[in-house]
Amino acid sequence: MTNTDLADTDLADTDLADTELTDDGRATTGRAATGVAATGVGDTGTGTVAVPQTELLRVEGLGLSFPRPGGGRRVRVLDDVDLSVRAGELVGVIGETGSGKTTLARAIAGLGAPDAGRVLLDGVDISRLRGRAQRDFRRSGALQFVFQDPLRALDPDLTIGASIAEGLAITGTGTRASRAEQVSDALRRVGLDPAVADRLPAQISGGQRQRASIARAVIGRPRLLLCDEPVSALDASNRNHILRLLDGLRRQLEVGIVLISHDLSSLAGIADRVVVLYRGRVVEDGPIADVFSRPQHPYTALLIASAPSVRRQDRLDPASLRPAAGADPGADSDSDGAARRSAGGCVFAHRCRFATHACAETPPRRAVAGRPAGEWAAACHHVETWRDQVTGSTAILKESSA
Ligand SMILES: Nc1ncnc2c1ncn2[C@@H]1O[C@H](COP(=O)(O)OP(=O)(O)OP(=O)(O)O)[C@@H](O)[C@H]1O
Repeated sequence: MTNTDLADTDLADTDLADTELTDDGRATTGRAATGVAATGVGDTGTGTVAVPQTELLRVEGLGLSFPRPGGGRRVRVLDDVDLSVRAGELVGVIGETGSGKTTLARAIAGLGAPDAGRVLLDGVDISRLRGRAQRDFRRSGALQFVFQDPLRALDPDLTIGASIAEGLAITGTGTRASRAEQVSDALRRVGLDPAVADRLPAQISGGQRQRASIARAVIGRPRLLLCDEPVSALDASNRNHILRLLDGLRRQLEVGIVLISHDLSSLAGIADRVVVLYRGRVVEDGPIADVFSRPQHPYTALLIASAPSVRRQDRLDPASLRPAAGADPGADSDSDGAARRSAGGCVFAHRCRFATHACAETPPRRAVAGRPAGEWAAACHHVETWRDQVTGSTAILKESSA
């Protein structure tokens, strides 16, 4: 199943973001290049960054809302979101449709004005850049997008080589010959033959197009890659290749990667940490191996239980995590989810089997869930006790019978 199956109806299924992203995605390439050494795609996993240490991105208390069509109270889409990414680290962002993943990536990139919070890249608050400073930052190419559809980054009428070199050309980096050399290097780095530079996007396969869009994103040596469902349109084989490519690039280039994905199992293979969004709030974040093997928030548990492809010893039965038939957790019994959220209770209370009055009334604080301290936390009042209520042999599905 996909996460869409879990979607809340009041916040799901609208994608109003494409046009602006396409334009900005194209405009933000072109950081002054320092050259991209060709080592080939086969080098994945042999990188230079064993343990990512330097904090690269810090998102603090990010809030963002959209006007409601026809007026009235704004729709809050991100609420008090914290996130951090170190150089060379790959952080997955998961959550069902409409949970705010794309909005978060856009807000990090400065597309869409946050109501609250800040976004620090290398210590600089990029959410407050305006005018020339903002333009210079975008032209620097320090932050790049990789989209689900590579044609959002590759102009169908330009050769692959011209698209990849576009940012360098805009900033006047190097000579035509040196730019062509950099394009060849970037293509080799993503596992493509440099001869692909002369083709149009329509003349290569979907997997090759996605590689080319990644070459375009990394040619200027960005600090941060924001990858929004980069493999969900690809077949299984290409999906694995692209994921391994991203994994290799973050090690070789020390680029931080935020990877939005519906496919939990592919994240499990490469991400260091994962951030779980529910209705625009971070409900859990931590090392992906820990979170996936013993989720601390009931929502994370439901998400993982509903994704049989995530391998683990014992899998909870999704039914054991949903409210019992006829039960009314009572936290969100009015139909207006936004009102309930602004009232301050837990955003997940109305769908949570373990919700109590406290969940309906009081926002849960981020509770430390495990080691290392501060690295793994869940926003749940019952983080230490809800699992005890998942009882009975039917609650645990052995992998063999799943
Ligand atoms: N420009 C906009 N104006 C109004 N509402 C918007 C806008 N962009 C997004 N939204 C709403 O914000 C919410 C979050 O959308 P977003 O695309 O960030 O979710 P998502 O988690 O990325 O979903 P998906 O997995 O389907 O891509 C949705 O309810 C969406 O309808």
